[in-house]
Amino acid sequence: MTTQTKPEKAHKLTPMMEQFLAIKDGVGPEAVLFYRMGDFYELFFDDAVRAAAALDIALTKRGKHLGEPIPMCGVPVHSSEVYLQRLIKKGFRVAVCEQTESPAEAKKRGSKSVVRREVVRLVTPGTLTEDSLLDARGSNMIVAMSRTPAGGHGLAWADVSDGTFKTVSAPAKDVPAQLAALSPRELVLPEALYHDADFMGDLSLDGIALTPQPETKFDVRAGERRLSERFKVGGLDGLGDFSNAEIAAAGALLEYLQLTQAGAPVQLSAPKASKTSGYLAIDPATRASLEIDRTQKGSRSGSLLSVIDRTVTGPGARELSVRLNRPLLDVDDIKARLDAVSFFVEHEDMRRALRGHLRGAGDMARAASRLALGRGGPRDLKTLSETLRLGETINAHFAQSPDIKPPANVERALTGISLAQEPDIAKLARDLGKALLPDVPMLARDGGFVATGWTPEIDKLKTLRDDSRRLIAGLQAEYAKLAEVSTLKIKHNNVLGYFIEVSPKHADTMLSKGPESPFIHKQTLVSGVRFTTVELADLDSQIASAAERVTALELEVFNGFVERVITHVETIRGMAAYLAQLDVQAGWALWAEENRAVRPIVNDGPDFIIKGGRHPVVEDALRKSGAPAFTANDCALSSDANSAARLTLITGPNMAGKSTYLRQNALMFILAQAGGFVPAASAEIGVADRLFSRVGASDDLSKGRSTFMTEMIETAAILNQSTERSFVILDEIGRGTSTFDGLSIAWASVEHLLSVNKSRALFATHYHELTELIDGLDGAENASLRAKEWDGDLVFLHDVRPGAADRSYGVQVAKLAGLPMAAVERARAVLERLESESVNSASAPVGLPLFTAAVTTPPEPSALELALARLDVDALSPRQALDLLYELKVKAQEKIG
Ligand SMILES: Nc1ncnc2c1ncn2[C@@H]1O[C@H](COP(=O)(O)OP(=O)(O)OP(=O)(O)O)[C@@H](O)[C@H]1O
Repeated sequence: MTTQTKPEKAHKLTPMMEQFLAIKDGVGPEAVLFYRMGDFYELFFDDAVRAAAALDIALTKRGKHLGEPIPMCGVPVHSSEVYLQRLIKKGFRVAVCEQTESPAEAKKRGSKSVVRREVVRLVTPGTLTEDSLLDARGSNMIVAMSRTPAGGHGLAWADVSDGTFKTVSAPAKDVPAQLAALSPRELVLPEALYHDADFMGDLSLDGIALTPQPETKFDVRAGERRLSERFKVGGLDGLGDFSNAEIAAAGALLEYLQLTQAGAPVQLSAPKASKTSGYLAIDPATRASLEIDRTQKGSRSGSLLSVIDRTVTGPGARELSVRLNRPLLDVDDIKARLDAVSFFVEHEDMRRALRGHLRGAGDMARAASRLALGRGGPRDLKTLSETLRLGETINAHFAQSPDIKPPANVERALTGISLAQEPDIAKLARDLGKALLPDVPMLARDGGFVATGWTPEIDKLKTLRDDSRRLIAGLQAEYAKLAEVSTLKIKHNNVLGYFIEVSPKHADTMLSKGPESPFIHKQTLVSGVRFTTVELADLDSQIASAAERVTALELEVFNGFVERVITHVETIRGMAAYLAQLDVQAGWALWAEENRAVRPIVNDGPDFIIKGGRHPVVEDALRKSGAPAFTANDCALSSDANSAARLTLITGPNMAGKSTYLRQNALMFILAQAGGFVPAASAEIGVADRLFSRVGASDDLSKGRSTFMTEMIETAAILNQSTERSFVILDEIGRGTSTFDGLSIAWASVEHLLSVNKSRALFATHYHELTELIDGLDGAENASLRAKEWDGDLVFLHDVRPGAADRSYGVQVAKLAGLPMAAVERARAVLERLESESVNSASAPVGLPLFTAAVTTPPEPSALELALARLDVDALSPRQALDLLYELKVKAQEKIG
């Protein structure tokens, strides 16, 4: 497990270094060790070298090991979270090693004893809980994946920060889609899978930390035992219906999480099995191209999620992301969600009030998980206190309008957040409200968070402390008179406590007071001389011990509350989930209102009929840039090809809006099946089981695939898997190869989709030959996006019309893009010639193979090209080469005119 060099016997190690090496040995080379030394976490050897570079902090040296200086760097404990965050972001894992006894305790075991230390936690990207390390609006999923000998795959996922724990079984072909839907930060998997290049090649693993584990960790029996013990059930049947693959994955995940918590119990809800069949399947390529929760470049802003997100809480934003990533299939479930959004569209007052209240809600699930893990603080209690009581406030608001009957979905959430059925939690919320001060510190050990009136002893001690402070304030005047030094001051610092200070010129007066004097000398500094008195020392120690006792009592109060939170953690998580749902429903309603979105008619039928549909992200971008408004477009498809075509072929100039149109219709399915309103004038959507897209070509060099290969793999997946219930968008397939090949592939794909897959499909192409094919095929039709030439310039109309486009306007677009005029003019001339040749040519396979001609009949070489081709470059001297260059330039200029 480790590559740490073992010290040779001949070299004597310091006891501390010996301890460090032993701990580092246990941690292994994969994680850097934060070794606690007083107020710093120190890093040594390779860890120090790597971390110093990653954090851009100074690398120093300390002592020697095997004759070599030991590289070292350190980070202060109080700001360690910032450094942790940076390291985790850069893909590091960090083992945090704390001192588990005080130096005084260590001394008792012998003067040379080293303070005991233990690794208390392994921080990995998928196991974060700190607010500062987490994205408030994004989940932090860790996934474990297993493969059984029979070839079944199991996925188990958890969000340690809020306690989610779920599993699913999936056939190998669905694993990439499942994993992409979860978009985890970390993936735990058996070594065999990790080394299976074919399998791994299909997963999209960008930004995911991979954690291979030995096969034995995925043993089904061991997993079953582990899960039963942790969740205190006789057998797993009590928790749900899990496959062996799910048990193996869940067991391995639990074990790994336990390892990262250094043995402390993992605070997760009992696992729930979910069904793959319940969700709209979206493979990773489609997910990426539709930019659902992040853009292709990886940012949240510019994604579908960022544009429609009107939630006011972090948990609400996370819930919206889950819904968009896993849209539903069940029509009744979808309608139930839609009912809730409709309700908040219709009842604007309710929506506004609810959102107002939700603004005051904290991240209850994360706060409760942190407290349960022993990493919480008074602020987490405060979050619970305020957010739990919010449930009552919201219910009270709804109760004011008894005539308004919320739909079942909203009603369930309201009951869920009400404390009426939960007397223990209601009491907990009330008690927290009374016990905590309005402003509380982050850490319990800092004290100062228990309100007056909660613990009589704390109040008494505080009075004692305050009285003593008042007495001390009174003493200053008394001592000044007694010492006859009017500038005498009583001050305080952490080392001396309270003391009397006079300037050096008065020191003698004070010191010469004789045996009667109450002043006892303590310290002489350049700036002043310090004294104490018996009375002052007494008061000082009273204050100090009262403060110590108050802190201890406050900690007791804190721990008592933590115990109560742990007892109810499941219910608290449930309430947090209901609040998040309400936030999503109300937020979606607001977005719908702002964007004229409508409730879609969702059914199990074959139709997809959109009137006046818009692309929410492109529309948003146009609005922000002040560009002309988005042009809405209809779309009508039907898999039984009765009420509408099954497949529509879209042609039109470059930049006309073909890709936008394709994507906007795919997004309609996602939004509607996620249970939300859609940006259209009206929409009828027969639920899709899978979404497929082949949009835009990109290389996947990391997997050794060229652009064309990637495109063909994605097309193959579509033709092999798409069903009558699927929705397919294909953008310019076949573009990455020679025109005849490309056209043939596009042609065959259209036919296959129409007659074999029978999916609803939109197919954008520049192969105008295909438009003639479509005319002869049942169930298919042509549509096009228009553009007009105006004064030699191109104007895009962006509207979709029946029928094929007559031309591509590629040359005009090239002009728009800023190609040099000379090149544009030349292209125009070549195009004219090619078009006239093609019209006369009988050899073309069908119609007008616009680009075929371009490829197969290259234009005549120009004089310049001929001159260059004939040139023997090696025979030229540098001078001749330069002269030639001038000559060629003159010729070129003559030609351009
Ligand atoms: N319906 C629309 N209303 C207004 N503007 C639109 C519309 N559709 C697209 N656009 C604008 O046109 C730009 C180009 O759209 P899009 O990429 O969809 O064109 P395209 O036809 O697929 O082009 P190409 O063939 O070059 O890939 C968009 O970025 C957007 O600004």
